[in-house]
Parts: sequence; structure tokens; C-alpha cells
Amino acid sequence: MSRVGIIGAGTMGEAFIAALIRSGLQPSSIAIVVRRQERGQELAKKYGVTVVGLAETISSSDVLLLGIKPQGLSELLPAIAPHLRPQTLVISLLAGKTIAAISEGLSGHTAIARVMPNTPTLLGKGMAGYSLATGVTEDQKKFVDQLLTATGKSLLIPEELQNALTGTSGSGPAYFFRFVEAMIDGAIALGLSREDATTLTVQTIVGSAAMLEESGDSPTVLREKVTSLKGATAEALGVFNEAGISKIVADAMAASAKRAAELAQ
Ligand SMILES: NC(=O)C1=CN([C@@H]2O[C@H](COP(=O)(O)OP(=O)(O)OC[C@H]3O[C@@H](n4cnc5c(N)ncnc54)[C@H](O)[C@@H]3O)[C@@H](O)[C@H]2O)C=CC1
Ligand SMILES: O=C(O)[C@@H]1CCC=N1
Repeated sequence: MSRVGIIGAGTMGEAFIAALIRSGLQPSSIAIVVRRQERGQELAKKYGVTVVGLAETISSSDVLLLGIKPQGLSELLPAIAPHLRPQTLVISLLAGKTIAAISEGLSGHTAIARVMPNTPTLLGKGMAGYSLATGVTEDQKKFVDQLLTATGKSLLIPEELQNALTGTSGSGPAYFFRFVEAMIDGAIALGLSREDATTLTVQTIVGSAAMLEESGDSPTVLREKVTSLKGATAEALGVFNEAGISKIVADAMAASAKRAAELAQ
């Protein structure tokens, strides 16, 4: 049974605690390193994980998961390196940060997996892309596979596509939440209460997402089934198209990918 240490247990760190437990790991095998003790106590109570110091966590872990912000990595790696055993698998969730940079900061460590997850991981409905360094063993590959299966769906991708994944599935949930916010505001402008606007919008998006997953139809077919000739939906879609929705979305996704690349520095 692997012992897992997690450094940085914010939104994604917590989502991975939940996934590790879903994947079959005992909570007592999970050690977390936190900055704020109250956060540690909260997670210990919620999941049964243990709050441990940095050096002890690193030296006793078979798998070390990094869940801090990319901006904190250059300071953290020198603190990890002296305690890291060569056979420990390091899993990075950090946007932008390359396997080569992490390896360099860890004195040439080669057992590294770079993962780009997203927040639905918390519910086991996440989408993760992952890339593996050369030193990852077959057993470690199996561990990553099993873990990511517990986060939702996963795709093994060449590392050069990691930032494209950030712009697609990593940041993606925020795009949909932003769209929902706009629809709620639009419904309020049409005279609905905030409560009713929220119920109508959320159930519309949840139902539409279920159709995407379960109907077997493409998004294009599903859209066409809503859109009556010369009807109401066609008017709405005309407004989107006039405003250049495809370009707006593509530009936004490219901006996320570009920022992820900048975070590598
Ligand atoms: N939130 C998201 O949707 C996604 C985030 N990511 C990546 O996951 C990483 C974490 O993001 P979030 O969970 O959103 O951030 P967050 O801010 O919620 O969590 C980061 C946590 O790390 C802790 N921390 C920072 N330095 C530390 C240290 N030296 N020792 C121990 N704890 C430390 C902070 O106190 C905080 O609790 C980022 O690198 C981000 O690029 C990747 C994909 C999606
Ligand atoms: O905003 C960010 O930088 C991270 C990466 C993808 C989602 N959150």
C-alpha cells in the first residue's frame, strides 16, 4: 500500500484527497502538509488524513503530490530535494510547470507525473490530462492511472499539450460557470426572480450536459434539435454568432494556455 504525502491542500489538494480515498487508499496512509493549521484540522476531521511536517512527509512518502500555486514552486523545491527518496513518485498539479523544471529543482529526480486536473474532480467527475517522465515505473503508472480514474476521466498526453489542456479542461469549468452567471442575469432582466432564474438556468445546463453525455448525439445535432426554423432559438443563436462567439471562446482559451506557459517561468 502506497503512502501519499500532499503539499498544499487547497481546492485541488482536497479534491485529490477525496480521489485517493475513492481509489481505495486508507486515509491513514495520507499525510498532508499545510500552511494554516486550521485548514489541516478541517481536512483531518473531514477525511481522516494526518497533518505532518514537511521533511517527515517527504521522506516517508511513496508518492508526493504537489498542490501549491505555481508561483510558490521555486521556493518549495529546494526544501523538498534533500528529503526525497529516488523511488518516490512526484505528482505535480501545477499549471505551466514543466517536468524538466521540476526535475532540475529536485536534483535530477526522474519519477515525475505532470497532471492537469479540474475542479469537478471533487465529485469524481473531473477531466485530467497527464504526462509522465522517463523515470516513472510500471507500478507508478498503474498508481497514476488508478488515481486519475477515481478523479473522473483521464487522458495520457504529450507534455507539449499540457498548456492546451489548461485552456480547455483545466480552466473550462470557470467558462461554464461564467456563462451560467450571464444566463441568470439575462433571466433576471427578463423579469424572473434571482431564485427562479438560478433554478431555471442550473437545471437547463445540468440537463443539457446529461444529454451531451448520454444521448449519443453530437453537440451540433443537439443544438439543431432545439432550433426551430425561423423560431425563437434561431434569433438567440443569431445574436451569439453576430458577436463572434466562436472567436471569443477560442481567444479566451488561448489566453488561458498562454498564461499557463508564462507560469512556467
Ligand atoms: N483550481 C483549479 O481549478 C485547478 C488548479 N490547478 C493547479 O493546482 C494547484 C493548486 O491550485 P488550487 O488548489 O486552486 O489553489 P489553492 O490556493 O486553493 O491551494 C493551494 C494551497 O497550497 C497551500 N500552500 C502554499 N504553499 C505551501 C507550502 N509551502 N506548504 C504547504 N502548503 C502550501 C496554500 O495555503 C493553499 O491551501 C495550482 O498550481 C494550479 O495551477 C490545476 C488545475 C485546475
Ligand atoms: O487558473 C489557473 O491558473 C488554474 C489552472 C487551471 C485552472 N486553474
